[in-house]
Amino acid sequence: MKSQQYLKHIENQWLALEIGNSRLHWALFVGESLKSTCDTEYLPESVIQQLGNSQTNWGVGSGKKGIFSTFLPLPPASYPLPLFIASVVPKQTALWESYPDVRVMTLDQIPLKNIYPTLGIDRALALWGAGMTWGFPMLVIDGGTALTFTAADAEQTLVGGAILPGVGLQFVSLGQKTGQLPQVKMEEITSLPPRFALNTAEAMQSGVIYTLLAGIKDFIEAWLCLFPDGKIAIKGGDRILLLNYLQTLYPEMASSLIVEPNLIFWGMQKIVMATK
Ligand SMILES: Nc1ncnc2c1ncn2[C@@H]1O[C@H](COP(=O)(O)OP(=O)(O)O)[C@@H](O)[C@H]1O
Ligand SMILES: CC(C)(COP(=O)(O)O)[C@@H](O)C(=O)NCCC(=O)O
Ligand SMILES: [K+]
Repeated sequence: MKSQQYLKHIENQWLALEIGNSRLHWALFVGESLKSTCDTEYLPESVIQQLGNSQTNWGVGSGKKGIFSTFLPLPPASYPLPLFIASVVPKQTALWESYPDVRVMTLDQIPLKNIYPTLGIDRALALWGAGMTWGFPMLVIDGGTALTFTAADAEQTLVGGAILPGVGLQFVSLGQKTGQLPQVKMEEITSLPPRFALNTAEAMQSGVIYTLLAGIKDFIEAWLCLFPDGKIAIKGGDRILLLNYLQTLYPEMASSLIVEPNLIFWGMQKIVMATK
């Protein structure tokens, strides 16, 4: 790659970080194109400090296995890369304050109307990303730590939404807040449980899954009643699990969903590129 071209390539690189309540979600952009994504656990403060140190090459092009050696498959670049953060975990956001080139996304940057001040930046960005990519009216379902519904009308005005414990959180609360219920592990759930279960683990799976799916169906029906031309997108770590079950129970509805894990990154891309 010629040096001029290479420098252009380098200066266009930027990182997007979605800090959720379970994990970190990363995206590497070159200009407006999304090059790669990865999920990691929260990083220890020492690692965060190291990443901000320009000597630290994030693992690309060097023999040493870097933290993101698969994620940043680009030739060694001048670090630190510009980092844009969308976070719903203030304690985690604070750890990144010392990073030399960091910008924390805020609600006022998102052109959605009728936003309320405590709306999650993740919900707003995902809705903006989905609506700007596939059109409004748009309902976004995020199967994350919390399961959220967030909707906007054809005028890009927030209609509103809902928040409830995600799949994982529901099993954690049953396992931790009761005397004798086991901790159901998500990976144990390989198929739809019987609705009327005859053992404890399946009774827990049935309770959580059938009510969540019924709730999703109910919200989708209410959404389509309000906006018959409305679109629906789904993201989040539980999206595949939920989608598989929805396909079994409500195949028509499932096939109409836009499945896109990177909704927030598309929202960030629209905003970052508009300010570049
Ligand atoms: N490797 C993983 N680590 C944690 N949660 C995971 C993982 N893979 C899938 N999940 C599921 O994703 C959900 C968390 O969703 P995610 O969108 O990653 O969280 P966040 O709220 O941090 O954005 C959990 O309920 C869990 O069931
Ligand atoms: C509801 C959420 C915790 C979901 O976050 P996540 O499950 O992705 O970690 C987050 O969107 C949030 O902190 N919202 C603030 C309250 C609101 O949106 O009204
Ligand atoms: K999320």
